[in-house]
Parts: sequence; C-alpha cells; structure tokens
Amino acid sequence: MNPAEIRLTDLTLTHARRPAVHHVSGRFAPGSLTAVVGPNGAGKSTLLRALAGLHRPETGRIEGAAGQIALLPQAAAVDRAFPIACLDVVLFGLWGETGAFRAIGRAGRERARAALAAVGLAGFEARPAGSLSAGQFQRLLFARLLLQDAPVILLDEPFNALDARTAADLLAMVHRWHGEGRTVVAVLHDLDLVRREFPLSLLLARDCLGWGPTAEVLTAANRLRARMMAEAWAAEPEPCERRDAA
Ligand SMILES: Nc1ncnc2c1ncn2[C@@H]1O[C@H](COP(=O)(O)OP(=O)(O)OP(=O)(O)O)[C@@H](O)[C@H]1O
Repeated sequence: MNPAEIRLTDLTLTHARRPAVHHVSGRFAPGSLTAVVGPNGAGKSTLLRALAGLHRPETGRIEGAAGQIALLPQAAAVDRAFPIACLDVVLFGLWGETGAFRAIGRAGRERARAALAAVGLAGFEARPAGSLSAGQFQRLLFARLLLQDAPVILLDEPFNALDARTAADLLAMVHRWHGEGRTVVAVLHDLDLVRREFPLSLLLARDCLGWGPTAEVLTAANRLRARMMAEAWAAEPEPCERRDAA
C-alpha cells in the first residue's frame, strides 16, 4: 500500500463506548488534499487523532501510513506553558528519525533553523515557546511539521484565530505539501476557504454525509442535513450497538 494512502473501513470511534464517528468508510488517496468539515462535536478531531494512531477504533479498520503521519493538534489541546525553547519544539519533529535517546547532530539543528526561517521565525531559536503570540506559535508548530517530513499531514483547525497574513503564509505551506505529493487532511470550519482551496471534502456529522469533490459534498442539502443531525444529538449519545464491522 502507498505510504501516503489511508483507508477507512466501517470505522467507528467512541469515547466511553459513545460514538463520535459512526461506521465511516472511504479513502484518502495518496497526494490528496481534503477538508474535514462538520458541526461542533461531529467527530472531526477524534477522527484525526485516530488517523494519527492516538485513538483506537471501537470497530472497523484504519489502514496505511502507520508511523508516517504528522499531526498538528487543535491549538486548545497544546500546552504552551511548557518551558522549552523554540528550536527544541521544532527538533521534536525529528523524533521519528532519531528516537528519544539519540543525540541530534549539527545537521538536525541546521534543518530546524531552516524550518524556523521557512515559517518566518528566523532568530527565534532561543525564545521560550510560551512567550510567542498565538500566530507565532502556530508558525512554530508548522516548522515542526516541516521537520517531520511525513507523507501524510493532518491539521486540526490550522488557521483558527490567525490574522490574514499568518493564515495566508500557512495556507501556502499546505499547498506546497500538496504540490510535493503529500496527503493532507485539514479540519476546517470556514466553508468559503474550503470551497476556494480544498478540492476534496469529507462532511462529518458522526456519520459521513459526503466524501468527494468539495462542490458535490458541500451542497445546501448536505449542510442542512448535518445541521439537523447536530441539533438532534443528545448530549450523551447512546452506545453504538452495531457490531457488524467488516
Ligand atoms: N476525551 C473525551 N472524552 C469524552 N468524550 C469526548 C472526548 N473527546 C471528544 N468527546 C466527545 O466526542 C464527540 C466528538 O468530539 P470531537 O472533538 O471529535 O468533535 P469535533 O467535530 O472535532 O468538534 P469541534 O468542531 O467542536 O472541535 C463530542 O460529543 C465530544 O464531546
């Protein structure tokens, strides 16, 4: 299987057996650029974490790209108070290559410096990461993704709370990764941005309501269906009893 492909087969993801993602099947093709959209609580972050191997399926399967995925978590999920210099945050991106206990050589440090420069943070090497603005911090996390050099890149709300310039710079990086043939999956709420910039979309409302070309997925009818499903959700969904996973 191509290292940049991910296949989902009847995938159900739960929290305490309550479904967050419900019987979803489909494929992120190698080199594809896909937006994951849907209402709050639709299961988008849970799906991304599962793709990254951080959340085990309740039923069904995720195949492909194991260990070769870079994940940008939602900003709210990142502990920014951790006392660490910017260069060291970026160097975490080399863990996949060096492991936890091998020294990072001069070449690694040079790559980390180059990644900082590529995201507009040249000269920030020794700055404590906790002292950065939200936009600078997001640039820092993109520098770490650059160093990870993974065939699959997952981004959870990458442009949230960013000014137009920062968002445009980081969006350009997303397109660069796409141009390099990487598979990119991004959770997004800005549907205008998705229509303009993302050729493929997956519309999630726990169930998959559409997955394919963005214009065919983000129809008024599909969006209305997603909204109605979200309004009908109980705060605590019933445990999923369907066990007929493939
Ligand atoms: N750690 C957790 N423990 C229990 N339930 C959780 C946990 N994380 C998420 N959930 C629940 O799973 C469901 C899906 O949450 P998830 O964060 O995946 O949705 P989302 O589509 O990313 O939402 P948003 O757009 O608000 O970020 C929600 O009902 C949420 O309350």
